[in-house]
Amino acid sequence: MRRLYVAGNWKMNTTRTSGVDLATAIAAKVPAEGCPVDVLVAPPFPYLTAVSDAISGSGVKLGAQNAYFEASGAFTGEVAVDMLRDVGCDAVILGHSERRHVLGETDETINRKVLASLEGGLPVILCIGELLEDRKADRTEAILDEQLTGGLNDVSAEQLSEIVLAYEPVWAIGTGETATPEQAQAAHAYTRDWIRRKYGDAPADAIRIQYGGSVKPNNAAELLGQSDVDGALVGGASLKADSFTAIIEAAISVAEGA
Ligand SMILES: O=C[C@H](O)COP(=O)(O)O
Repeated sequence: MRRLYVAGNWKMNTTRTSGVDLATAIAAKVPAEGCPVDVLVAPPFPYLTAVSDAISGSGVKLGAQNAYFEASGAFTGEVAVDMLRDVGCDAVILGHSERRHVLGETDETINRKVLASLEGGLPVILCIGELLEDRKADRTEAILDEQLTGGLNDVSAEQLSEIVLAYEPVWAIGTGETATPEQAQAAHAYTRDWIRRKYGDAPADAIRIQYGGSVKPNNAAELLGQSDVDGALVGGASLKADSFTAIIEAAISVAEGA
């Protein structure tokens, strides 16, 4: 079984103080050694350093929510991969649906960010997922094809080992409407098959695919119990220590029961 990976995407939430308190509470539940699942928190850029300090000595990893593809220069408002590494980031989330659909990122831009992150030594969580209108029009697989083809363009099999995919049906994000375990499993299996066709068996069997979209303590275990669901990318429920640690505990139970 692949090692489960639970990530909390804080989006544009928390203050410095509440973020540090949240990170401290999560870190208390995730020891540096011996935790059977991977855990990451991705705070807003201004709080990365404070959160890094708060999780220091624990097993919690630090993530960024975006990165730019250029290394330095006149790119007002952007943040380079090296800067993220410099403040202790272990990974970066790229291609999130809010970056695609609210902030206008294209597969081409996302791919440039993926390549820059991998070349800069920063592992990537690459998000993919269809809109409700795509699902209703039976275009879920076509959208996954398009986003995987675009996002992974020029990514080698070796580089793929530094990528985690996150399937996030946009209609389930922040809506309280979760994909059923069967819907999640079907999309994850399709995604893994896509990886198998492009990269072969070993990369397909190894790559982890998180599910995101209204993951909560009461649905986490069932989603994580699906054979191709290897973790969760959690938004709203990652903002409360109780709910996020309950999701981590659900993942630990699934891992230990496997
Ligand atoms: O990155 C996280 C996802 O957008 C899921 O957010 P959510 O758990 O609030 O639905």
